[in-house]
Amino acid sequence: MDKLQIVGGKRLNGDIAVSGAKNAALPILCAGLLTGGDIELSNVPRLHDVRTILKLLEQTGLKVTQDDERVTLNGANITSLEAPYELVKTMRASILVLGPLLARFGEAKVSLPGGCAIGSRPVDQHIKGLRQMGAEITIEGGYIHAKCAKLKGARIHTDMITVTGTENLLMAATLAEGETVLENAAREPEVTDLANLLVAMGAKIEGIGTDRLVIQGVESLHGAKHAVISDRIEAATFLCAVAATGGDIVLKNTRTDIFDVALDKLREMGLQLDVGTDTIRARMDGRPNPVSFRTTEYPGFPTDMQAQFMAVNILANGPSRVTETIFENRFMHVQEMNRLGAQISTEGNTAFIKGVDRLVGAPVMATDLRASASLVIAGMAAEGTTLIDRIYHLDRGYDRMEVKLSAVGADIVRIK
Ligand SMILES: CC(=O)N[C@H]1[C@@H](OP(=O)(O)OP(=O)(O)OC[C@H]2O[C@@H](n3ccc(=O)[nH]c3=O)[C@H](O)[C@@H]2O)O[C@H](CO)[C@@H](O)[C@@H]1O
Ligand SMILES: C=C(OP(=O)(O)O)C(=O)O
Repeated sequence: MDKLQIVGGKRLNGDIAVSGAKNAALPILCAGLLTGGDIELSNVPRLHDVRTILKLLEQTGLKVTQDDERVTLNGANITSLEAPYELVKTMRASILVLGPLLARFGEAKVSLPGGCAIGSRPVDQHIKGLRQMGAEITIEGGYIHAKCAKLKGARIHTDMITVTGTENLLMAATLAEGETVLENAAREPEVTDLANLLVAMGAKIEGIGTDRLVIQGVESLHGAKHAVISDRIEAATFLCAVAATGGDIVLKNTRTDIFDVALDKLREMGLQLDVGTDTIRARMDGRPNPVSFRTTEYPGFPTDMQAQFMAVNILANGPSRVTETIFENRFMHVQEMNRLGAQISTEGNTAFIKGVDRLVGAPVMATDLRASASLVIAGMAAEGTTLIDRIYHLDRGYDRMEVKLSAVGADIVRIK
């Protein structure tokens, strides 16, 4: 199992190119199932999760042609409507094939995703919405089996805001008969990116970017070209890294209009930001200021940035408080950070961080994707050597993070 070895205390200097967003690429690749036309995608990140979804899609008969960050999909010859347990168990986002397969072929059999380290993560809202559109759904032997000759438009109000739930129902609605209204829809930029691709494929969607999506179903969709939106979580991770270590970096291929809350919090931490349209220069000297926040749905503070900001807070010149409201178990990094000398205590869904003036490297264990990224940041700020085990979590969602960070001065190597 690969590990990362980091020798901390190095300032960061130089340019980093941000990759395409994992959370946009995954639903967008599944949208390839909605048409027999060619979907030509660029800026697709080179991630383990992308390889997993492509493997799953190829298994359905979807033709995949890949040239680095360019991927072309063709769904003219789909032969299987099943997402097997072996693939779904490694990546929950596999549930995103359910809506497209059911809408286009009238049937889908998808392994029920289990919970994961950060929470139980049920998919009841995906199922509820598809049932409202007329699908007959049974759950047996660990599989969701959905059938419906033709989905029918419906007014669907999800109990809570769900990102992949909105994406699944949105994709299903594009080929349903009549009008679907998705109330309480997720407004994350990755949902908007998917909606923009669907419109390019011929879908009729109003309210893109709002919490009320109105979709007029069409008979069929056609091929399209699309560039996947830049990854705001990866970008914020690098900005947290420079806030923790100090230095001067420029992020390229980024989108600066989609993460205002995070940028404001980084400024509050003392990071000097020069924001262009697709670049961000970030400079930091001295200890960060503490920032308190609670995670909420977009446009609030993203849960996927919580751990990385905590890695900066642990070194801040004062106390802070972080409340996680989206997932019930997303503080797995706390104990690992405390092993490096951080002083964090938790009470329910709130973490209280004291702020220390030094961390000391130690062996730590990555428990989930963003926890892994936060330990990389903490390790880069710690004195001495930190060894991070189980970094397969990191590879799910970051494109060669250690290569990008060592190119700007970090001392970080992958040990096979
Ligand atoms: C591939 C992808 O895009 N993953 C993102 C997506 O995950 P994902 O789409 O799985 O997260 P959701 O937005 O669905 O989850 C939000 C909350 O709703 C609950 N819930 C959700 C659906 C449902 O049917 N029933 C239910 O109870 C979840 O357990 C969670 O507590 O959004 C999360 C919240 O921004 C991010 O952390 C993930 O990185
Ligand atoms: C939780 C995440 O992803 P996923 O929904 O794929 O588990 C994430 O990207 O931080």
